[in-house]
Amino acid sequence: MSVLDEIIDGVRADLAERQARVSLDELKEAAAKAPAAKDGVAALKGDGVAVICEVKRSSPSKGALAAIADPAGLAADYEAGGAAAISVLTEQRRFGGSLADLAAVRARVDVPVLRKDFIVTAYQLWEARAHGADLALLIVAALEQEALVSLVERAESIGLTPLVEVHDEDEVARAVDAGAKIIGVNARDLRTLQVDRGTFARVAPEIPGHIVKIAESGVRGPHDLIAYANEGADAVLVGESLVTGRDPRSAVSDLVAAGTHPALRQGR
Ligand SMILES: O=C(O)c1ccccc1NCC(=O)[C@H](O)[C@H](O)COP(=O)(O)O
Repeated sequence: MSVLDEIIDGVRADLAERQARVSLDELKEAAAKAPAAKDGVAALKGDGVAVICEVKRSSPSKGALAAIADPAGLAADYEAGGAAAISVLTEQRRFGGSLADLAAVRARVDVPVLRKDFIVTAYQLWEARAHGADLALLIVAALEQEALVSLVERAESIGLTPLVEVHDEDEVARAVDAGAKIIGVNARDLRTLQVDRGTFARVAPEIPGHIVKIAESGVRGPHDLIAYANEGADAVLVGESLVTGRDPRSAVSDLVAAGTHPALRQGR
């Protein structure tokens, strides 16, 4: 069984437990009361390279990364450093996240918030909206095409912007067919968990120009952002280096400065 399959097995078990506690109608009521969703595409497509900063306690590849007692405080630091959006890992077993983290972050920041999880049912999209998310991750490798198309449509119909994650050219074709407006190329191979920063340069040219392109994983600092930008990234998604660093606010600010530097803009 692949790591992705193992993660999704756990996600389904936790989901069944939540579904037994909270009905879909209750979630829909909560979603109706949530603040209106912010435009994820507009937030990520600007002049410079947008920086999406992740709240990430642990990971299957590295184990424990950071305790993060105050996820909202961390998100506020990210926002103060210039983050264009905040990614909140809500998967509990492998990443130590929760929907409570998502709600806490939403209540603290103004920038759009992404629910980063292993979404396999519409129920999880309603959960995302009910807890204030503006964007939701859909991983092509985790979904049959029919399910992907249906989840993209459902996400948009309830105000969420889907961020469709791919790992290779075939998955780009599937994401485009499903109507993705934002595609994230994840450099982390979900079978080996190794990060290959060359993935974006290989895969991104297959993504049509009108679609927002995000380079996900493996950003250690401004030099990686600049490399991804020169390969056509509109945004980068950064987790580990921020949560393990000493000063997340200034680390984000350094990334944002690199992503908005006039020399970089001229080359794009
Ligand atoms: O991070 C992992 O080990 C991982 C393993 C399996 C599936 C997903 C995983 N991570 C989720 C992410 O996509 C990253 O958290 C995100 O791109 C940030 O990456 P990084 O900056 O390298 O922490």
